[in-house]
Amino acid sequence: MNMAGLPVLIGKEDVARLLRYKDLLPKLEVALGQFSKHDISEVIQPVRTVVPLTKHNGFLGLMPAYMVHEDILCTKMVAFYNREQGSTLPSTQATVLLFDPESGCVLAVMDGEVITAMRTAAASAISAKFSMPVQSEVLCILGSGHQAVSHYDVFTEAFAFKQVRVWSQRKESAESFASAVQGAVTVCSSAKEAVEGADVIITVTGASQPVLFGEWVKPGAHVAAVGACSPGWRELDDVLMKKAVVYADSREGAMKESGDIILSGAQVFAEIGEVINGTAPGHREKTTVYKSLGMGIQDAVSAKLVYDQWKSQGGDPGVTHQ
Ligand SMILES: NC(=O)C1=CN([C@@H]2O[C@H](COP(=O)(O)OP(=O)(O)OC[C@H]3O[C@@H](n4cnc5c(N)ncnc54)[C@H](O)[C@@H]3O)[C@@H](O)[C@H]2O)C=CC1
Ligand SMILES: O=C([O-])C1=[NH+]CCC1
Repeated sequence: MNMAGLPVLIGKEDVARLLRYKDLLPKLEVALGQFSKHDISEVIQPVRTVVPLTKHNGFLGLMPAYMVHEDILCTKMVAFYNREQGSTLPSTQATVLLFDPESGCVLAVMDGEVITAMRTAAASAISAKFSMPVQSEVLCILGSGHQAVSHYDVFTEAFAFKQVRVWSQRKESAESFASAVQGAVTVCSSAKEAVEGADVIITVTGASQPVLFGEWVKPGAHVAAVGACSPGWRELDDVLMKKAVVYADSREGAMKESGDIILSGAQVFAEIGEVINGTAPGHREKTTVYKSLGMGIQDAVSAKLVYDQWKSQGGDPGVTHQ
């Protein structure tokens, strides 16, 4: 909040400057562990309320969360769509509100695009930390949009892969992705070519039908499945869902929102937070799928980091930030 008593506005460039994986990863890991204790004296986060935008092939998700000990109260509003190929409209748009939990007033209104990209990728990296094969050399990314970039950034920052492969529906998009990111990327002509032999596979597509098939996946590989966040949408086929040990960020969220889980009939073995807490094993030796749907606590932790950084860097109490 600024001196005029108004919420500060923190725009996309400032969020990107203020939020760093080195701060986010440890905080997020603690928060995921806290969430999976399912103790409402620590974390309150209902499964998001989703308003279908059937006319536009999308949804509006409302994602409140309260982290009691840290006293972080936050909500994100995120609209997400299954876009036609060639559409120039964004597939995800988000705004995050950070509150003062005592008074209920809004401290900050932030761009949610960068937060959504970074916290989702950071959570996937945490899933990989606990369940990817010990010797993981080849990273494969299916999709080449916003989440592909954030996943590339955090996975190459946190781990030492020898090769990164990318496949996208349109080869030109995969080529643009490869030239935009920092390190070397092999652009593959088919998803199968990108997947075969990979140790870690990330699916970050707007697909509503499977793009990743179990018969291509090397036994023991880890899959971070980020797209298809609706009960009718798929990214992974039944073969993969049935042969893998399936983890989720939130079991309740996955049972309500994940087409890959609901339509395949696969069981969620554990939440990633249970693995962090040591109450469930991270099966590195088996084929594993981490089904990410996205959670309010991930946004809350990120928004608090952004706001604290904004304040520590002087902010500008008299002016709102765009
Ligand atoms: N689990 C989570 O917490 C979150 C999940 N998401 C989901 O992640 C996915 C990717 O998000 P963004 O990177 O922001 O989207 P984006 O629009 O920037 O990129 C989407 C990518 O998917 C590709 N694609 C679209 N339709 C496809 C199809 N039918 N088959 C194969 N590839 C296809 C596009 O070519 C593009 O490379 C979306 O499904 C989005 O809803 C987004 C935010 C958070
Ligand atoms: O958690 C999130 O922000 C989203 N999950 C699916 C699309 C957006």
